[in-house]
Order: sequence, then C-alpha cells, then structure tokens
Amino acid sequence: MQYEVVLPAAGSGKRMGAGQNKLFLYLLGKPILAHTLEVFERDDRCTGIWLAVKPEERAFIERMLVEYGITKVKGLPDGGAERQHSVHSCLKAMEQVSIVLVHDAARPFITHDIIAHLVESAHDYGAAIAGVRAKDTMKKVSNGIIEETVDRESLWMVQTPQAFRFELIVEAEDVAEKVGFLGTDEAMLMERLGHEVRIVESSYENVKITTQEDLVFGEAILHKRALEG
Ligand SMILES: Nc1ccn([C@@H]2O[C@H](COP(=O)(O)OP(=O)(O)OP(=O)(O)O)[C@@H](O)[C@H]2O)c(=O)n1
Ligand SMILES: C[C@](O)(CO)[C@H](O)COP(=O)(O)O
Repeated sequence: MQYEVVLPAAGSGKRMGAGQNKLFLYLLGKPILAHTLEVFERDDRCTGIWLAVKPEERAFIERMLVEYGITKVKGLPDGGAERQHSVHSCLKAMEQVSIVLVHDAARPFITHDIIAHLVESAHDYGAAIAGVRAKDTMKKVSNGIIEETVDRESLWMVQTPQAFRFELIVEAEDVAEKVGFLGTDEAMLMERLGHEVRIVESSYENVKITTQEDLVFGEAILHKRALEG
C-alpha cells in the first residue's frame, strides 16, 4: 500500500531555545531534518514527500535535499503560523492520493514497520495514528492543585505519523479552517467531525525533538541502533 507524506518543517523551535529552526540541529553529524527525510526516501511504499517550509529557509532546505540524496520531494509549500496551517498548505498543494501520512519532521526515529501498520489501518478504517501507552500517572491540575487523577489504563501519548484516507483529512482541514478551529494534531480535526480514529501502538523511541533533553535521548537512540546494526 503506497502513500505520500506531509512533513511540517516550518516551526521556530522556541522550546529548544537554539535561536534557529531546531530541524537544522545535528544528531550524530546529520541535521534532524535529514534523518527524517531519509526514513521516507528509503521506504519503497512512499511515493512522494511534501515539506512545509519557511520561505526564508527554502533554499537552505533545497540544498540539504541535494546533499543527502533526497529525490522524492514533490513540493515545498510555505508553512503557516501554526503547525495545522503548515499541514493544510501541503494538502492544498497535493494531487489526490489514496493515503496521506502527516508526520512531524521533528520525529526522526519513526520506523518502516510502524508506518506500514498505520498505512494499512488508514486504508481499512479511514484514519489511524501512532501512540504509546502513558507510563506516568496523569492528573488534572488547576491553580497548582490536583483536581483529578485520570485513569491511566485508557491514556495514550499520541505521536505522528497520523495516516488518513486523503479525502477525509482534506475535508477535516477545510472545515477546521472555515470555522477557525485549531487543533494540536490532525486526529482532533477528524474527531470533531465524528470520524473514528484508530490508534496504532508505536515506539517510545519515536520522540519529537522539542527541548534540549530530547537531543541527548536522540543521540542515545542513534547509538543504540548503530550497535544493533
Ligand atoms: N507553524 C509551524 C509550527 C510547527 N511546524 C512543524 O511541526 C512539527 C512539530 O512542531 P513543534 O515540535 O512544536 O516544532 P516548533 O513549532 O518548531 O517548536 P516550538 O513549539 O518549541 O516553537 C515540527 O517539525 C515543526 O517544524 C510547522 O511546520 N509549522
Ligand atoms: C502532533 C503531535 O506531535 C502529537 O503529539 C503534537 O501534538 C505536536 O505538538 P507541537 O506542540 O505542535 O509540537
């Protein structure tokens, strides 16, 4: 089952505090963005990559594509003020496909087996997202006071990729834009329209590089994988 992937890469990395797009930071001698691009370049099921970029970073990223031999990129539309807008910008630029994946470019450790499971689930059910079960006790807090402990058995920490039948996510993004709804992931846009969204068990290694600590964890993951061969 083939798919195309949307990689939002137009963020500012404020929580990283690096003073630049965190995707340009290096892990083991390679930019985070290059690590992520290589995953999809090397996946035979991936027939196209769409990158949402900041206009002022487009030329730099185009040089990165050449440097790392990335040939599947079909377009680099302008990103938007919010992640959702960047994703929508890519969807608007795409031709109709069967399955589209939305994946944070800041998650370079995703693997082909999880992608394949997501694509299959999206084909069968319409929408499927990656996640892992919560490991810590989760509580609702208000003004520094515990309000409620949430039953951990039903809690998942949601990741990307998030995979969809193309027409379903395009409709959900269009409706969200029309009514001014802003979600923190694509699944929210589907849920609010009453669509069923399946979750696929992912890996705790599929971290989103967000703060400085994630760089340390990320290098450790790469070293571990290098030792595993
Ligand atoms: N307006 C935005 C915001 C985010 N992203 C992308 O969405 C992914 C997940 O976003 P996040 O981790 O929040 O990245 P940043 O927005 O850069 O981080 P911060 O919120 O700390 O500024 C990243 O690959 C980021 O580049 C994007 O394309 N457009
Ligand atoms: C989409 C996401 O990665 C799922 O956990 C997350 O919501 C992105 O949040 P961010 O603040 O835009 O990085």
